[in-house]
Amino acid sequence: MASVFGFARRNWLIFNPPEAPKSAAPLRFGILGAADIGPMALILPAKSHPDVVVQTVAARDPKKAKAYAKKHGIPEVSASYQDLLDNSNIDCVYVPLPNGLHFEWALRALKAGKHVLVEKPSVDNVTEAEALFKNPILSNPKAPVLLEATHYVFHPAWTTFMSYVSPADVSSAKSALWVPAWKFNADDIRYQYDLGGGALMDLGAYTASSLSRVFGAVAEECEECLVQEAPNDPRCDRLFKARYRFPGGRRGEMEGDLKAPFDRLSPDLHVEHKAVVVSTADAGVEVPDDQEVVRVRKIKFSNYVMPSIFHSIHIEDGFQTRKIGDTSGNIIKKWTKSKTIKAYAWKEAGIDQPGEPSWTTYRYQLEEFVNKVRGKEAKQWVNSADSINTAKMIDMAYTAAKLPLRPTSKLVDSST
Ligand SMILES: NC(=O)C1=CN([C@@H]2O[C@H](COP(=O)(O)OP(=O)(O)OC[C@H]3O[C@@H](n4cnc5c(N)ncnc54)[C@H](OP(=O)(O)O)[C@@H]3O)[C@@H](O)[C@H]2O)C=CC1
Ligand SMILES: O=C1OC[C@@H](O)[C@H](O)[C@H]1O
Repeated sequence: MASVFGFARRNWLIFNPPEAPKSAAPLRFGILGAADIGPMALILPAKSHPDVVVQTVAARDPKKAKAYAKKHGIPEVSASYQDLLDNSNIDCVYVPLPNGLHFEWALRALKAGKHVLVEKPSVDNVTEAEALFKNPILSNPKAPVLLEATHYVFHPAWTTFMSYVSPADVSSAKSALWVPAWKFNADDIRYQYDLGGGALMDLGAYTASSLSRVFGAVAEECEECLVQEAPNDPRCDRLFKARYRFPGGRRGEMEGDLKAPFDRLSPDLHVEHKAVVVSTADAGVEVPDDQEVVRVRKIKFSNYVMPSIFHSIHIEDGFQTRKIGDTSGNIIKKWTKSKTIKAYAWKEAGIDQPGEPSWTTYRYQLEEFVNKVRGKEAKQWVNSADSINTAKMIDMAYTAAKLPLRPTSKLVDSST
């Protein structure tokens, strides 16, 4: 009953966050594009952040920008994307444009001296990733902040999950993410090659980044990637199933579907570890001096992408005792211990950081983005190497699927 009440309260507050009184000189954000994701990813989270004001929005059609601003309580409208970047009152720019425009507008914003929160996937391919994330503009000591909005990483549930993962010992992992069939029309940006469309771009940005994080490495190769074509463009995938080889011959799999049936809607991440010798304290048992305890850990993280709505982290530890060093398979005793945990706020993770159970992944992300901009430590982050690795994994999968990489911006050549 308590958890039903908690679920209802949390989800109500997600859409009705308390309004925080603003600081004397809050960071002023501008949004490029009247995008659907804007309210969830920035406008609602900004309400409860004392140091953030969403000041302006620009759309290709100023009438659309005006209607969006009115609907979401944004005080100003910019005449164009460039006009927004030229506005010296704006400190930070959020880029929720189609993927194929991320590189261009993130770079333009950085060059205008703005801090940039760019939607996932940050770019169309590795060439763009290298040109953006290794751009000399970012090595300046007073460089603006650039963050790819890999929001799930910022939630306490992710940190809690990772505290049970030992990346060097992960033997296999599978990350899956589905979107219900009704959600996107055939003309959606996700199905347009020239705009950086494709399920690997849209959903793969999550599945690929989560695999890199649990293995603690980028894949060496995508061994196989099966795809189904998007409605109107055979260069765009609507569904993918990819298998990667990670360092040490370990296997990572991912799948995503932009038109999934109703019974497959929870994004799940499964991780298996190789057998490792653990201390008797870790195993919670005493064993004779000539014996050791071996553990095989399996974890299932349900709803890892949107954990604020609901999530669960199920940990199953299989233990065996054996004579020290005996790898012949002679088991003296075996048993299993399992538990299911959750963490909606840092307190539940035993960590002292700001947060509320109703904070979404996007709100936690905004907290750390602002910390970085203000020169404070960000405890969770997505760095340049992380973003480049995600682009590498997506490119590898397109190559294995025999689909073209998403197009490179013409501005790459003149980007430095
Ligand atoms: N973090 C998350 O949970 C989510 C992230 N996303 C990401 O956010 C981005 C936007 O997605 P979403 O909000 O669903 O998309 P929308 O189609 O709603 O928004 C895209 C915006 O891009 C602008 N735009 C500029 N040029 C074009 C063009 N040629 N064709 C179409 N639109 C154009 C439009 O702005 P204008 O108003 O100027 O016309 C539009 O508002 C994507 O990168 C996506 O991956 C999406 C959903 C969830
Ligand atoms: O980022 C996203 O997350 C949720 C999905 O519904 C959506 O396709 C995607 O863009």
